[in-house]
Amino acid sequence: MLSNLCSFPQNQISYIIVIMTTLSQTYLDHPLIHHHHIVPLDFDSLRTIPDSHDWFNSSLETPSSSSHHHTNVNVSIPLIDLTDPNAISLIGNACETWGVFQLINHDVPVSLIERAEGETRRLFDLPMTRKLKALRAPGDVTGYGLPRITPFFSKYMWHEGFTIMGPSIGHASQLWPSNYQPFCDVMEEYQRKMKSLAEQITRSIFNYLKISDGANWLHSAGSTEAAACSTALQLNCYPRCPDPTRVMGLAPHTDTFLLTILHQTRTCGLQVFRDGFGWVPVAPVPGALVLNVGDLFHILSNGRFPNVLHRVVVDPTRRRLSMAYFYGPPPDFCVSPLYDPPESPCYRSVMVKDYVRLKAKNLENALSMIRL
Ligand SMILES: C=C1C[C@]23C[C@@]1(O)CC[C@H]2[C@@]12CCC[C@@](C)(C(=O)O1)[C@H]2[C@@H]3C(=O)O
Ligand SMILES: O=C(O)CCC(=O)C(=O)O
Ligand SMILES: [Fe+2]
Repeated sequence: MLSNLCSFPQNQISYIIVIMTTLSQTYLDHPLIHHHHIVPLDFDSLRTIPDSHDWFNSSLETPSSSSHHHTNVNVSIPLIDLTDPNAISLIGNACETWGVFQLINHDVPVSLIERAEGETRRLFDLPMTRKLKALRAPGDVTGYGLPRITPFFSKYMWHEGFTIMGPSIGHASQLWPSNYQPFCDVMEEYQRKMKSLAEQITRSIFNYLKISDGANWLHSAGSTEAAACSTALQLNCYPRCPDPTRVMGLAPHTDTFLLTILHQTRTCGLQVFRDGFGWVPVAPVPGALVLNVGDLFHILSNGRFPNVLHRVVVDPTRRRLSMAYFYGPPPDFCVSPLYDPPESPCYRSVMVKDYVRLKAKNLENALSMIRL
């Protein structure tokens, strides 16, 4: 290879162009979603559940059906104080047992979280005609609409969302032609803070796993040369529902990337599944952020960390909001399971962008497709 390069004529200037894929491109390359899988209902005007959203009369599991999947209110997920001297091992243990924990004293200012929540509220409060101006285009990733997993289910979810990847000005200026700046500013600042928290937690987990290399994107984090990490911010809204037992706020799923950092409002709704425990509610704790393991950390930890299955149930009287920040390595990074012999790898190595595409097409079957 070196000799090939050296054989270029001396009088020609040659460039080696490394084209790095962005996360948006990764999704754009593989459009799968159709228009009717994107447009949410105008939920506030509804007094009954339309058949399209009624999970009760389907073969699908609803929050109230199936006794072996009952909601278990007798246990709770770990609550960790980031200033605790044992924080690293507490985080590592929580990742190994639950794949999810709540974090307090995380250094993200409450005032910033409240401002971001305020702007999220301002967005979902808009009339439907206005929100539709920022509708995600079929095959696109950002903007207003139903969750990406919608096409995998025969019923629709009781949900509206807004996805941000990078600058949000394009869609925000459609929503508020003359008053979009406060939204853009706070979402940018929120994503900056989330990114540094995600990096800090990822480093702690790597320390726990005794990984010193294999994550060069983290070592160069913050430098101008660093390849862009895969990040996204998803604003979720679960309108109140006349009959919550018949609907699903967000269907059971695992998150794709390394880590998700979630802020939820004071209304209950998020539940995580753990073998032997069933569905466990994640009770809102003021000021706490919920962190969960995604598929890529499950692969990287060679299956040691469960990629926690979770879902959202809705409330009869109160709308619930949440803001989920997804964090992963750059799309061109190759994720390989880390293990000590005599252990052997459970998954084959996979590029982030290839796994994202596999997941976009196959949802929960994606992992089994790379299993060894
Ligand atoms: C970066 C992303 C993660 C996400 C897909 C997305 O492109 C943007 C939205 C995210 C979200 C939020 C709701 C649940 C979820 C499974 C979905 O359908 O869209 C996640 C996706 C994910 O983790 O794969
Ligand atoms: O709203 C929640 O609590 C969970 C949201 C979620 O799971 C997601 O956005 O991936
Ligand atoms: Fe999720």
